[in-house]
Amino acid sequence: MARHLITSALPYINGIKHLGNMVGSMLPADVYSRYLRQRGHDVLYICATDEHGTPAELAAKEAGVPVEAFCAEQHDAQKAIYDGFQLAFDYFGRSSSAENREITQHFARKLQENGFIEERAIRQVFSVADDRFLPDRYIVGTCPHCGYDKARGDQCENCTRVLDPTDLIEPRSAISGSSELEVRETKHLFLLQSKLAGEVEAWIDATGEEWPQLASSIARKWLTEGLHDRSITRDLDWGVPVPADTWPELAAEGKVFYVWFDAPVEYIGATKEWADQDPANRDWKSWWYEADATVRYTEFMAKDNVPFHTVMFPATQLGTREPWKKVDYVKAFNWLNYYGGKFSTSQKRGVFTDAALELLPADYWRYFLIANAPESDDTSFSWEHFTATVNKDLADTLGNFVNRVLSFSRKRFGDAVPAGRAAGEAEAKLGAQTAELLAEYEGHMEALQFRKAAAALRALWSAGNSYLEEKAPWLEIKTDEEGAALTLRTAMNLIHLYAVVSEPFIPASAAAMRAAFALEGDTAVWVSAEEAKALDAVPAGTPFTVPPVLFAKITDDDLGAYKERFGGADA
Ligand SMILES: Nc1ncnc2c1ncn2[C@@H]1O[C@H](COP(=O)(O)OP(=O)(O)OP(=O)(O)O)[C@@H](O)[C@H]1O
Ligand SMILES: [Zn+2]
Repeated sequence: MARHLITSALPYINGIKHLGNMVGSMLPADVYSRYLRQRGHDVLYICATDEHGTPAELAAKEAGVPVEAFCAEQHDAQKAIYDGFQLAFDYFGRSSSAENREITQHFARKLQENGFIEERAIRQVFSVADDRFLPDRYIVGTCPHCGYDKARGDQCENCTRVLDPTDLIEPRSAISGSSELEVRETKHLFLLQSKLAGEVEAWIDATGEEWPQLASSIARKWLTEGLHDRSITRDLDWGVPVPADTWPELAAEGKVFYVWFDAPVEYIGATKEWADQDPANRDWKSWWYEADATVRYTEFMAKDNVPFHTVMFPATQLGTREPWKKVDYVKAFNWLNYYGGKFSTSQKRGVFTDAALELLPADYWRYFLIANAPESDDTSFSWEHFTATVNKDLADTLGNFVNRVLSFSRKRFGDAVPAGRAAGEAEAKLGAQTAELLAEYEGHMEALQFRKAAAALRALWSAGNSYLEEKAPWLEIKTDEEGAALTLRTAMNLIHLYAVVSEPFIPASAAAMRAAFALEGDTAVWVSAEEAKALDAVPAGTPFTVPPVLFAKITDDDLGAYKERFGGADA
Protein backbone atom coordinates (compact mmCIF):
# COMPACT_ATOMS: atom_id res chain seq x y z
CA MET A 1 0.00 0.00 0.00
CA ALA A 2 1.42 3.31 -1.10
CA ARG A 3 1.49 6.52 0.88
CA HIS A 4 0.19 9.27 -1.36
CA LEU A 5 1.34 12.83 -0.87
CA ILE A 6 -0.88 15.13 -2.90
CA THR A 7 -0.71 18.88 -3.38
CA SER A 8 -2.60 21.31 -5.57
CA ALA A 9 -1.21 24.66 -6.71
CA LEU A 10 -1.73 27.19 -3.95
CA PRO A 11 -4.62 29.56 -4.62
CA TYR A 12 -3.44 33.12 -4.38
CA ILE A 13 -4.87 35.21 -1.58
CA ASN A 14 -6.00 38.32 -3.42
CA GLY A 15 -9.57 37.25 -4.11
CA ILE A 16 -12.17 34.54 -4.51
CA LYS A 17 -11.15 31.94 -7.10
CA HIS A 18 -13.06 31.12 -10.28
CA LEU A 19 -14.13 27.79 -11.77
CA GLY A 20 -10.94 27.75 -13.87
CA ASN A 21 -8.79 27.72 -10.74
CA MET A 22 -11.03 25.06 -9.27
CA VAL A 23 -10.76 22.63 -12.18
CA GLY A 24 -7.10 23.42 -12.90
CA SER A 25 -5.84 22.54 -9.44
CA MET A 26 -7.85 21.78 -6.30
CA LEU A 27 -10.85 19.85 -7.58
CA PRO A 28 -9.00 17.10 -9.47
CA ALA A 29 -6.61 16.76 -6.53
CA ASP A 30 -9.59 16.25 -4.25
CA VAL A 31 -11.22 13.72 -6.59
CA TYR A 32 -7.99 11.77 -6.80
CA SER A 33 -7.40 11.95 -3.03
CA ARG A 34 -10.89 10.74 -2.28
CA TYR A 35 -10.50 7.86 -4.71
CA LEU A 36 -7.20 6.76 -3.18
CA ARG A 37 -8.56 7.02 0.37
CA GLN A 38 -11.54 4.88 -0.57
CA ARG A 39 -9.18 2.32 -1.99
CA GLY A 40 -7.45 2.11 1.37
CA HIS A 41 -4.30 4.12 0.69
CA ASP A 42 -2.68 6.41 3.19
CA VAL A 43 -3.32 9.85 1.67
CA LEU A 44 -2.12 13.29 2.72
CA TYR A 45 -3.70 16.07 0.66
CA ILE A 46 -2.14 19.42 1.42
CA CYS A 47 -2.97 22.84 0.09
CA ALA A 48 -2.72 26.40 1.39
CA THR A 49 -3.28 29.99 0.46
CA ASP A 50 -0.34 31.68 -1.24
CA GLU A 51 -0.21 34.92 0.70
CA HIS A 52 2.95 36.86 0.01
CA GLY A 53 3.86 39.30 -2.71
CA THR A 54 2.77 42.57 -4.18
CA PRO A 55 -0.76 41.69 -5.31
CA ALA A 56 -1.67 40.85 -1.70
CA GLU A 57 -0.10 44.07 -0.48
CA LEU A 58 -1.95 46.08 -3.05
CA ALA A 59 -5.27 44.35 -2.50
CA ALA A 60 -4.97 45.01 1.23
CA LYS A 61 -4.17 48.63 0.54
CA GLU A 62 -7.22 48.90 -1.66
CA ALA A 63 -9.38 47.31 1.03
CA GLY A 64 -7.89 49.68 3.62
CA VAL A 65 -6.74 46.93 6.02
CA PRO A 66 -3.29 45.84 7.19
CA VAL A 67 -2.00 43.09 4.96
CA GLU A 68 -1.88 40.47 7.78
CA ALA A 69 -5.52 41.08 8.61
CA PHE A 70 -6.47 41.08 4.95
CA CYS A 71 -4.80 37.72 4.38
CA ALA A 72 -6.35 36.17 7.49
CA GLU A 73 -9.80 37.25 6.34
CA GLN A 74 -9.30 36.11 2.77
CA HIS A 75 -7.89 32.78 3.89
CA ASP A 76 -11.04 32.12 5.92
CA ALA A 77 -13.26 33.25 3.06
CA GLN A 78 -11.53 30.88 0.62
CA LYS A 79 -11.56 28.03 3.11
CA ALA A 80 -15.32 28.41 3.64
CA ILE A 81 -15.91 28.11 -0.10
CA TYR A 82 -13.67 25.05 -0.38
CA ASP A 83 -15.62 23.46 2.45
CA GLY A 84 -18.73 24.23 0.40
CA PHE A 85 -17.15 22.45 -2.58
CA GLN A 86 -16.40 19.57 -0.23
CA LEU A 87 -12.67 19.71 -0.83
CA ALA A 88 -11.39 17.26 1.74
CA PHE A 89 -7.93 18.65 2.42
CA ASP A 90 -6.02 16.97 5.18
CA TYR A 91 -4.74 20.44 5.83
CA PHE A 92 -5.28 23.84 4.27
CA GLY A 93 -2.50 26.08 5.47
CA ARG A 94 -1.11 29.56 4.95
CA SER A 95 2.18 30.43 3.31
CA SER A 96 2.59 33.25 5.83
CA SER A 97 2.86 30.72 8.67
CA ALA A 98 5.79 30.57 11.08
CA GLU A 99 6.46 27.04 9.82
CA ASN A 100 6.90 28.22 6.26
CA ARG A 101 9.10 31.11 7.31
CA GLU A 102 11.38 28.71 9.16
CA ILE A 103 11.64 26.17 6.34
CA THR A 104 12.03 28.82 3.62
CA GLN A 105 14.89 30.44 5.55
CA HIS A 106 16.43 27.02 6.07
CA PHE A 107 16.31 26.35 2.33
CA ALA A 108 17.99 29.69 1.64
CA ARG A 109 20.78 29.06 4.18
CA LYS A 110 21.48 25.62 2.74
CA LEU A 111 21.58 26.97 -0.80
CA GLN A 112 24.02 29.64 0.40
CA GLU A 113 26.21 27.06 2.17
CA ASN A 114 26.38 25.01 -0.99
CA GLY A 115 27.32 27.94 -3.18
CA PHE A 116 24.05 28.32 -5.03
CA ILE A 117 23.20 31.81 -3.84
CA GLU A 118 25.04 34.97 -4.75
CA GLU A 119 24.50 38.57 -3.74
CA ARG A 120 24.36 40.86 -6.74
CA ALA A 121 23.81 44.54 -7.21
CA ILE A 122 21.14 44.92 -9.79
CA ARG A 123 19.54 47.75 -11.55
CA GLN A 124 15.86 47.60 -10.93
CA VAL A 125 12.91 49.41 -12.29
CA PHE A 126 11.72 52.21 -10.05
CA SER A 127 8.43 53.92 -10.73
CA VAL A 128 8.69 57.61 -10.02
CA ALA A 129 4.93 58.09 -10.06
CA ASP A 130 4.41 55.25 -7.56
CA ASP A 131 7.54 56.08 -5.54
CA ARG A 132 8.62 52.43 -5.30
CA PHE A 133 10.59 49.69 -6.94
CA LEU A 134 8.29 47.72 -9.15
CA PRO A 135 8.28 43.96 -8.70
CA ASP A 136 8.47 42.12 -11.99
CA ARG A 137 4.81 41.35 -12.25
CA TYR A 138 3.93 44.99 -11.77
CA ILE A 139 5.60 45.97 -14.95
CA VAL A 140 3.52 45.18 -18.00
CA GLY A 141 4.26 45.48 -21.67
CA THR A 142 4.43 43.57 -24.91
CA CYS A 143 5.96 40.07 -24.95
CA PRO A 144 9.06 40.01 -27.18
CA HIS A 145 8.34 36.38 -28.12
CA CYS A 146 4.66 36.32 -29.05
CA GLY A 147 3.58 39.95 -29.12
CA TYR A 148 0.97 39.59 -26.36
CA ASP A 149 0.43 43.14 -25.12
CA LYS A 150 -0.41 42.38 -21.49
CA ALA A 151 2.67 40.33 -20.65
CA ARG A 152 3.98 40.75 -17.13
CA GLY A 153 7.58 41.35 -16.21
CA ASP A 154 7.97 37.82 -14.80
CA GLN A 155 6.04 35.70 -17.27
CA CYS A 156 3.99 35.92 -20.42
CA GLU A 157 0.63 34.38 -19.68
CA ASN A 158 0.01 33.85 -23.37
CA CYS A 159 3.09 31.83 -24.38
CA THR A 160 4.12 30.84 -20.78
CA ARG A 161 7.71 32.04 -21.36
CA VAL A 162 9.49 33.38 -18.33
CA LEU A 163 10.59 36.98 -18.79
CA ASP A 164 12.65 39.69 -17.23
CA PRO A 165 11.01 43.10 -16.99
CA THR A 166 13.67 44.56 -19.25
CA ASP A 167 12.61 42.15 -22.01
CA LEU A 168 9.24 43.86 -22.30
CA ILE A 169 8.53 46.20 -25.17
CA GLU A 170 6.96 49.51 -24.09
CA PRO A 171 6.98 48.78 -20.36
CA ARG A 172 4.69 50.63 -17.95
CA SER A 173 3.69 50.44 -14.28
CA ALA A 174 0.79 48.09 -13.63
CA ILE A 175 -0.12 50.14 -10.56
CA SER A 176 -0.43 53.59 -12.05
CA GLY A 177 0.00 52.90 -15.73
CA SER A 178 2.83 55.41 -15.72
CA SER A 179 5.66 54.87 -18.17
CA GLU A 180 7.92 57.17 -16.14
CA LEU A 181 10.17 54.35 -15.05
CA GLU A 182 13.77 54.70 -13.93
CA VAL A 183 16.39 52.10 -13.38
CA ARG A 184 18.07 52.29 -9.95
CA GLU A 185 20.63 50.09 -8.23
CA THR A 186 19.73 47.76 -5.36
CA LYS A 187 21.20 44.52 -3.93
CA HIS A 188 19.44 41.16 -4.19
CA LEU A 189 20.04 37.47 -3.70
CA PHE A 190 20.30 35.34 -6.80
CA LEU A 191 19.67 31.65 -7.01
CA LEU A 192 22.31 30.21 -9.32
CA GLN A 193 19.99 27.99 -11.25
CA SER A 194 22.41 27.82 -14.17
CA LYS A 195 24.72 25.73 -11.95
CA LEU A 196 21.86 23.31 -11.25
CA ALA A 197 20.52 22.95 -14.78
CA GLY A 198 22.37 19.73 -15.52
CA GLU A 199 21.13 18.10 -12.35
CA VAL A 200 17.56 19.18 -12.99
CA GLU A 201 17.74 17.76 -16.48
CA ALA A 202 19.11 14.45 -15.22
CA TRP A 203 16.36 14.33 -12.63
CA ILE A 204 13.69 14.97 -15.28
CA ASP A 205 15.25 12.29 -17.48
CA ALA A 206 14.87 9.87 -14.59
CA THR A 207 11.39 10.80 -13.32
CA GLY A 208 9.65 12.82 -16.01
CA GLU A 209 9.16 9.84 -18.31
CA GLU A 210 5.64 9.08 -17.14
CA TRP A 211 4.46 12.69 -16.78
CA PRO A 212 1.70 13.82 -19.08
CA GLN A 213 3.04 15.39 -22.23
CA LEU A 214 1.82 18.86 -21.25
CA ALA A 215 4.01 18.83 -18.14
CA SER A 216 7.12 17.32 -19.66
CA SER A 217 7.05 19.47 -22.78
CA ILE A 218 6.85 22.69 -20.77
CA ALA A 219 9.66 21.51 -18.49
CA ARG A 220 11.84 20.57 -21.47
CA LYS A 221 11.14 23.83 -23.24
CA TRP A 222 12.27 25.71 -20.18
CA LEU A 223 15.48 23.73 -19.89
CA THR A 224 16.22 24.08 -23.59
CA GLU A 225 15.87 27.81 -23.36
CA GLY A 226 18.45 27.74 -20.58
CA LEU A 227 18.03 27.86 -16.86
CA HIS A 228 19.03 31.35 -15.82
CA ASP A 229 20.06 32.62 -12.43
CA ARG A 230 17.13 34.29 -10.78
CA SER A 231 16.68 36.98 -8.22
CA ILE A 232 14.87 35.48 -5.23
CA THR A 233 14.43 38.58 -3.06
CA ARG A 234 12.26 41.66 -3.31
CA ASP A 235 11.93 45.12 -1.80
CA LEU A 236 8.61 44.55 -0.12
CA ASP A 237 7.20 44.69 3.40
CA TRP A 238 5.22 41.49 3.16
CA GLY A 239 7.06 38.21 2.80
CA VAL A 240 9.49 35.80 4.43
CA PRO A 241 12.33 37.99 5.72
CA VAL A 242 15.85 37.31 4.52
CA PRO A 243 17.49 35.81 7.67
CA ALA A 244 19.75 38.28 9.47
CA ASP A 245 22.18 35.58 10.64
CA THR A 246 23.19 34.90 7.05
CA TRP A 247 22.62 38.20 5.27
CA PRO A 248 22.72 40.98 7.92
CA GLU A 249 22.91 43.82 5.45
CA LEU A 250 20.01 42.72 3.28
CA ALA A 251 17.94 41.84 6.33
CA ALA A 252 18.53 45.33 7.72
CA GLU A 253 17.28 46.77 4.45
CA GLY A 254 14.08 44.79 4.99
CA LYS A 255 14.35 42.49 1.98
CA VAL A 256 12.01 39.54 1.76
CA PHE A 257 12.03 36.43 -0.41
CA TYR A 258 10.22 36.47 -3.71
CA VAL A 259 6.80 34.86 -3.42
CA TRP A 260 7.71 32.15 -5.94
CA PHE A 261 10.59 31.15 -3.68
CA ASP A 262 8.49 30.56 -0.58
CA ALA A 263 5.22 29.38 -2.19
CA PRO A 264 6.34 25.86 -3.21
CA VAL A 265 8.16 25.49 0.11
CA GLU A 266 4.73 25.97 1.69
CA TYR A 267 3.75 22.49 0.53
CA ILE A 268 6.27 21.40 3.14
CA GLY A 269 5.42 24.27 5.49
CA ALA A 270 1.72 23.39 5.47
CA THR A 271 2.55 19.76 6.17
CA LYS A 272 4.46 20.94 9.21
CA GLU A 273 1.51 23.16 10.18
CA TRP A 274 -0.62 20.01 9.99
CA ALA A 275 1.82 18.05 12.13
CA ASP A 276 2.19 20.85 14.65
CA GLN A 277 -1.50 20.55 15.44
CA ASP A 278 -1.01 17.05 16.75
CA PRO A 279 2.72 16.39 17.10
CA ALA A 280 2.30 13.14 19.01
CA ASN A 281 0.52 11.48 16.10
CA ARG A 282 1.64 13.31 12.98
CA ASP A 283 5.02 13.20 11.39
CA TRP A 284 5.72 15.64 8.55
CA LYS A 285 9.27 14.50 7.96
CA SER A 286 8.33 10.99 6.94
CA TRP A 287 6.50 12.56 3.98
CA TRP A 288 9.08 15.12 2.98
CA TYR A 289 12.50 14.40 4.38
CA GLU A 290 14.11 11.08 3.75
CA ALA A 291 10.72 9.81 2.67
CA ASP A 292 11.03 6.17 1.70
CA ALA A 293 10.01 4.62 -1.61
CA THR A 294 6.45 4.03 -0.43
CA VAL A 295 5.73 7.78 -0.65
CA ARG A 296 4.42 8.82 -4.02
CA TYR A 297 4.07 12.56 -4.58
CA THR A 298 1.54 13.88 -7.10
CA GLU A 299 1.09 17.58 -7.89
CA PHE A 300 -1.87 19.26 -9.57
CA MET A 301 -1.73 22.59 -11.39
CA ALA A 302 -2.53 24.39 -14.61
CA LYS A 303 0.06 24.99 -17.30
CA ASP A 304 1.31 28.42 -16.21
CA ASN A 305 2.54 26.89 -12.95
CA VAL A 306 4.41 24.01 -14.57
CA PRO A 307 7.86 25.63 -14.98
CA PHE A 308 8.01 26.53 -11.30
CA HIS A 309 7.08 23.03 -10.18
CA THR A 310 9.05 20.95 -12.65
CA VAL A 311 12.22 23.00 -12.89
CA MET A 312 12.63 25.83 -10.44
CA PHE A 313 11.43 24.18 -7.24
CA PRO A 314 13.26 20.91 -7.95
CA ALA A 315 16.41 22.98 -8.59
CA THR A 316 15.92 24.61 -5.20
CA GLN A 317 15.43 21.25 -3.53
CA LEU A 318 18.47 19.74 -5.25
CA GLY A 319 20.61 22.71 -4.29
CA THR A 320 20.02 22.16 -0.56
CA ARG A 321 21.90 18.85 -0.86
CA GLU A 322 19.33 17.47 1.54
CA PRO A 323 17.03 14.53 0.84
CA TRP A 324 13.79 16.46 0.21
CA LYS A 325 10.99 14.54 -1.46
CA LYS A 326 10.57 15.62 -5.08
CA VAL A 327 7.50 15.27 -7.22
CA ASP A 328 6.83 11.91 -8.86
CA TYR A 329 3.92 12.85 -11.08
CA VAL A 330 2.83 16.26 -12.36
CA LYS A 331 -0.79 16.40 -13.42
CA ALA A 332 -1.02 19.55 -15.52
CA PHE A 333 -4.11 21.15 -17.01
CA ASN A 334 -4.80 23.51 -19.87
CA TRP A 335 -7.15 26.47 -19.54
CA LEU A 336 -10.82 26.47 -18.92
CA ASN A 337 -12.10 29.36 -21.00
CA TYR A 338 -15.21 31.43 -20.65
CA TYR A 339 -16.87 32.77 -23.76
CA GLY A 340 -13.89 33.66 -25.83
CA GLY A 341 -11.31 34.30 -23.11
CA LYS A 342 -9.53 32.71 -20.18
CA PHE A 343 -11.38 32.80 -16.86
CA SER A 344 -9.66 35.72 -15.22
CA THR A 345 -9.63 37.19 -11.75
CA SER A 346 -8.10 40.48 -12.80
CA GLN A 347 -10.60 40.92 -15.62
CA LYS A 348 -13.45 39.51 -13.50
CA ARG A 349 -14.38 37.18 -16.32
CA GLY A 350 -16.26 33.96 -15.71
CA VAL A 351 -18.07 32.32 -12.84
CA PHE A 352 -16.52 32.62 -9.40
CA THR A 353 -16.70 29.86 -6.85
CA ASP A 354 -18.81 31.81 -4.33
CA ALA A 355 -21.42 32.67 -6.95
CA ALA A 356 -21.42 29.10 -8.26
CA LEU A 357 -22.34 27.74 -4.83
CA GLU A 358 -25.12 30.29 -4.47
CA LEU A 359 -26.69 28.96 -7.66
CA LEU A 360 -26.38 25.22 -7.27
CA PRO A 361 -24.95 22.58 -4.94
CA ALA A 362 -21.28 21.69 -5.24
CA ASP A 363 -21.89 18.28 -6.80
CA TYR A 364 -23.35 19.81 -9.98
CA TRP A 365 -20.18 21.82 -10.49
CA ARG A 366 -17.82 19.09 -9.40
CA TYR A 367 -19.26 16.60 -11.85
CA PHE A 368 -19.47 18.98 -14.77
CA LEU A 369 -16.00 20.43 -14.27
CA ILE A 370 -14.24 17.10 -13.91
CA ALA A 371 -16.16 15.48 -16.76
CA ASN A 372 -14.99 18.38 -18.94
CA ALA A 373 -11.60 19.07 -17.42
CA PRO A 374 -9.14 20.80 -19.80
CA GLU A 375 -6.86 17.77 -19.86
CA SER A 376 -5.64 17.53 -23.42
CA ASP A 377 -6.64 20.97 -24.63
CA ASP A 378 -8.16 24.23 -23.53
CA THR A 379 -11.88 23.74 -22.91
CA SER A 380 -14.71 26.23 -23.11
CA PHE A 381 -17.36 26.58 -20.48
CA SER A 382 -20.84 27.31 -21.78
CA TRP A 383 -24.07 27.50 -19.87
CA GLU A 384 -25.83 25.34 -22.48
CA HIS A 385 -23.26 22.60 -22.08
CA PHE A 386 -23.42 22.83 -18.30
CA THR A 387 -27.23 22.68 -18.32
CA ALA A 388 -27.35 19.76 -20.74
CA THR A 389 -24.80 17.80 -18.71
CA VAL A 390 -26.53 18.35 -15.39
CA ASN A 391 -29.94 17.50 -16.79
CA LYS A 392 -28.89 14.47 -18.74
CA ASP A 393 -26.19 12.81 -16.68
CA LEU A 394 -27.06 13.83 -13.14
CA ALA A 395 -30.82 14.37 -13.17
CA ASP A 396 -31.97 11.85 -15.80
CA THR A 397 -29.41 9.09 -15.73
CA LEU A 398 -28.43 8.95 -12.07
CA GLY A 399 -30.97 10.88 -9.98
CA ASN A 400 -34.04 9.62 -11.74
CA PHE A 401 -32.85 6.03 -11.56
CA VAL A 402 -32.40 6.27 -7.81
CA ASN A 403 -35.77 7.84 -7.17
CA ARG A 404 -37.69 5.66 -9.56
CA VAL A 405 -36.35 2.43 -8.15
CA LEU A 406 -36.70 3.32 -4.49
CA SER A 407 -40.15 4.95 -4.78
CA PHE A 408 -41.57 2.11 -6.82
CA SER A 409 -40.19 -0.56 -4.52
CA ARG A 410 -41.53 1.20 -1.43
CA LYS A 411 -44.95 1.50 -3.03
CA ARG A 412 -45.11 -2.18 -3.93
CA PHE A 413 -42.98 -3.91 -1.33
CA GLY A 414 -42.72 -1.56 1.63
CA ASP A 415 -39.72 -0.10 3.45
CA ALA A 416 -37.27 -2.99 3.12
CA VAL A 417 -35.34 -4.34 0.15
CA PRO A 418 -37.51 -7.13 -1.32
CA ALA A 419 -36.04 -10.59 -1.83
CA GLY A 420 -37.67 -12.02 -4.92
CA ARG A 421 -36.30 -14.81 -7.00
CA ALA A 422 -32.62 -15.76 -7.29
CA ALA A 423 -30.60 -13.82 -9.86
CA GLY A 424 -30.99 -14.99 -13.43
CA GLU A 425 -29.45 -14.43 -16.83
CA ALA A 426 -30.20 -10.72 -17.05
CA GLU A 427 -28.53 -10.16 -13.67
CA ALA A 428 -25.49 -12.19 -14.68
CA LYS A 429 -25.16 -10.09 -17.81
CA LEU A 430 -25.59 -6.88 -15.82
CA GLY A 431 -23.03 -8.06 -13.25
CA ALA A 432 -20.45 -8.79 -15.93
CA GLN A 433 -21.06 -5.46 -17.60
CA THR A 434 -20.85 -3.64 -14.26
CA ALA A 435 -17.57 -5.32 -13.40
CA GLU A 436 -16.13 -4.41 -16.77
CA LEU A 437 -17.15 -0.75 -16.57
CA LEU A 438 -15.95 -0.49 -12.99
CA ALA A 439 -12.56 -1.89 -13.97
CA GLU A 440 -12.40 0.63 -16.79
CA TYR A 441 -13.30 3.44 -14.41
CA GLU A 442 -10.62 2.35 -11.96
CA GLY A 443 -8.04 2.16 -14.71
CA HIS A 444 -8.72 5.76 -15.72
CA MET A 445 -8.64 6.95 -12.13
CA GLU A 446 -5.31 5.21 -11.56
CA ALA A 447 -4.00 6.94 -14.68
CA LEU A 448 -5.45 10.30 -13.58
CA GLN A 449 -7.48 10.51 -16.77
CA PHE A 450 -10.43 12.35 -15.33
CA ARG A 451 -12.55 12.88 -18.42
CA LYS A 452 -12.30 9.23 -19.33
CA ALA A 453 -13.04 8.26 -15.75
CA ALA A 454 -16.17 10.41 -15.81
CA ALA A 455 -17.26 8.81 -19.07
CA ALA A 456 -16.85 5.33 -17.58
CA LEU A 457 -18.80 6.36 -14.49
CA ARG A 458 -21.58 7.72 -16.68
CA ALA A 459 -21.61 4.43 -18.61
CA LEU A 460 -21.94 2.58 -15.33
CA TRP A 461 -25.00 4.69 -14.45
CA SER A 462 -26.44 4.10 -17.92
CA ALA A 463 -26.07 0.35 -17.60
CA GLY A 464 -28.51 0.48 -14.67
CA ASN A 465 -31.01 2.39 -16.76
CA SER A 466 -30.77 -0.10 -19.61
CA TYR A 467 -31.30 -2.99 -17.22
CA LEU A 468 -34.34 -1.31 -15.72
CA GLU A 469 -35.84 -0.56 -19.13
CA GLU A 470 -35.26 -4.12 -20.22
CA LYS A 471 -36.77 -5.71 -17.12
CA ALA A 472 -39.51 -3.07 -16.76
CA PRO A 473 -40.53 -4.02 -13.19
CA TRP A 474 -43.64 -1.82 -13.46
CA LEU A 475 -44.93 -4.33 -16.07
CA GLU A 476 -43.28 -7.36 -14.54
CA ILE A 477 -45.17 -6.82 -11.31
CA LYS A 478 -48.48 -7.47 -13.02
CA THR A 479 -47.59 -11.05 -13.88
CA ASP A 480 -44.48 -11.98 -11.90
CA GLU A 481 -44.12 -10.39 -8.48
CA GLU A 482 -41.04 -12.45 -7.56
CA GLY A 483 -39.33 -11.32 -10.77
CA ALA A 484 -40.16 -7.67 -10.13
CA ALA A 485 -38.74 -7.98 -6.60
CA LEU A 486 -35.52 -9.43 -7.99
CA THR A 487 -35.24 -6.56 -10.47
CA LEU A 488 -35.72 -3.98 -7.74
CA ARG A 489 -33.31 -5.63 -5.35
CA THR A 490 -30.71 -5.74 -8.10
CA ALA A 491 -31.35 -2.12 -9.01
CA MET A 492 -31.01 -1.13 -5.35
CA ASN A 493 -27.67 -2.87 -5.26
CA LEU A 494 -26.65 -0.81 -8.24
CA ILE A 495 -27.70 2.35 -6.40
CA HIS A 496 -25.48 1.39 -3.50
CA LEU A 497 -22.58 0.60 -5.80
CA TYR A 498 -23.05 3.94 -7.56
CA ALA A 499 -23.05 5.66 -4.17
CA VAL A 500 -19.71 4.11 -3.30
CA VAL A 501 -17.86 4.61 -6.56
CA SER A 502 -19.30 8.06 -7.40
CA GLU A 503 -18.10 9.49 -4.12
CA PRO A 504 -14.93 11.12 -5.49
CA PHE A 505 -17.01 13.10 -8.01
CA ILE A 506 -20.20 13.87 -6.10
CA PRO A 507 -19.56 13.30 -2.40
CA ALA A 508 -22.74 14.86 -0.98
CA SER A 509 -25.11 13.02 -3.32
CA ALA A 510 -23.15 9.81 -2.84
CA ALA A 511 -23.54 10.13 0.92
CA ALA A 512 -27.28 10.70 0.52
CA MET A 513 -27.55 7.61 -1.68
CA ARG A 514 -25.61 5.50 0.80
CA ALA A 515 -27.66 6.78 3.69
CA ALA A 516 -30.82 5.52 1.98
CA PHE A 517 -29.87 2.01 3.11
CA ALA A 518 -29.68 1.10 6.77
CA LEU A 519 -26.49 -0.93 6.51
CA GLU A 520 -23.97 -1.58 9.25
CA GLY A 521 -20.35 -0.51 9.09
CA ASP A 522 -18.43 1.76 6.73
CA THR A 523 -20.40 1.58 3.53
CA ALA A 524 -18.08 3.88 1.57
CA VAL A 525 -15.31 1.30 1.21
CA TRP A 526 -14.46 0.61 -2.41
CA VAL A 527 -15.91 -2.44 -4.08
CA SER A 528 -13.64 -4.35 -6.42
CA ALA A 529 -14.88 -5.20 -9.89
CA GLU A 530 -14.95 -8.86 -8.91
CA GLU A 531 -17.06 -8.17 -5.81
CA ALA A 532 -19.34 -5.83 -7.73
CA LYS A 533 -20.32 -8.60 -10.13
CA ALA A 534 -22.63 -10.32 -7.65
CA LEU A 535 -24.63 -7.14 -6.92
CA ASP A 536 -25.56 -8.45 -3.51
CA ALA A 537 -23.94 -6.07 -0.99
CA VAL A 538 -27.38 -4.86 0.06
CA PRO A 539 -29.25 -7.97 1.21
CA ALA A 540 -32.99 -8.50 1.07
CA GLY A 541 -34.68 -7.18 4.17
CA THR A 542 -32.41 -4.11 4.51
CA PRO A 543 -34.58 -1.16 5.52
CA PHE A 544 -34.35 1.83 3.19
CA THR A 545 -35.72 5.33 2.76
CA VAL A 546 -36.33 7.35 -0.38
CA PRO A 547 -34.01 10.37 -0.41
CA PRO A 548 -35.28 13.74 -1.61
CA VAL A 549 -34.70 14.47 -5.31
CA LEU A 550 -30.93 14.24 -5.77
CA PHE A 551 -30.53 16.57 -8.75
CA ALA A 552 -33.05 19.18 -9.82
CA LYS A 553 -33.20 19.90 -13.51
CA ILE A 554 -32.06 23.28 -14.73
CA THR A 555 -34.97 24.88 -16.60
CA ASP A 556 -34.81 27.10 -19.68
CA ASP A 557 -35.71 30.02 -17.45
CA ASP A 558 -32.79 29.24 -15.13
CA LEU A 559 -30.49 28.97 -18.11
CA GLY A 560 -31.62 32.35 -19.41
CA ALA A 561 -31.15 33.92 -16.00
CA TYR A 562 -27.63 32.50 -15.59
CA LYS A 563 -26.56 33.75 -19.00
CA GLU A 564 -27.98 37.16 -18.26
CA ARG A 565 -26.30 37.40 -14.86
CA PHE A 566 -22.89 36.06 -15.85
CA GLY A 567 -22.63 37.56 -19.30
CA GLY A 568 -22.61 34.26 -21.13
CA ALA A 569 -22.76 35.51 -24.67
CA ASP A 570 -20.31 34.71 -27.43
CA ALA A 571 -17.63 37.33 -27.75
N1 LIG B 1 -8.67 29.39 -16.62
C1 LIG B 1 -8.00 28.49 -15.92
N2 LIG B 1 -8.15 27.17 -16.19
C2 LIG B 1 -7.50 26.24 -15.48
N3 LIG B 1 -6.66 26.51 -14.46
C3 LIG B 1 -6.45 27.80 -14.13
C4 LIG B 1 -7.11 28.86 -14.86
N4 LIG B 1 -6.70 30.03 -14.31
C5 LIG B 1 -5.84 29.73 -13.31
N5 LIG B 1 -5.67 28.40 -13.19
C6 LIG B 1 -4.86 27.68 -12.19
O1 LIG B 1 -5.42 27.90 -10.92
C7 LIG B 1 -4.41 27.70 -9.93
C8 LIG B 1 -4.47 28.80 -8.88
O2 LIG B 1 -4.05 29.98 -9.48
P1 LIG B 1 -3.92 31.40 -8.84
O3 LIG B 1 -4.68 31.51 -7.57
O4 LIG B 1 -2.49 31.77 -8.83
O5 LIG B 1 -4.72 32.28 -9.90
P2 LIG B 1 -4.20 32.80 -11.30
O6 LIG B 1 -3.41 31.78 -12.02
O7 LIG B 1 -3.56 34.11 -11.03
O8 LIG B 1 -5.59 33.00 -12.05
P3 LIG B 1 -6.12 34.39 -12.58
O9 LIG B 1 -5.12 34.85 -13.60
O10 LIG B 1 -7.45 34.15 -13.15
O11 LIG B 1 -6.17 35.25 -11.36
C9 LIG B 1 -3.11 27.64 -10.69
O12 LIG B 1 -2.70 26.29 -10.83
C10 LIG B 1 -3.45 28.19 -12.03
O13 LIG B 1 -2.60 27.69 -13.01
ZN1 LIG C 1 4.49 35.65 -24.96
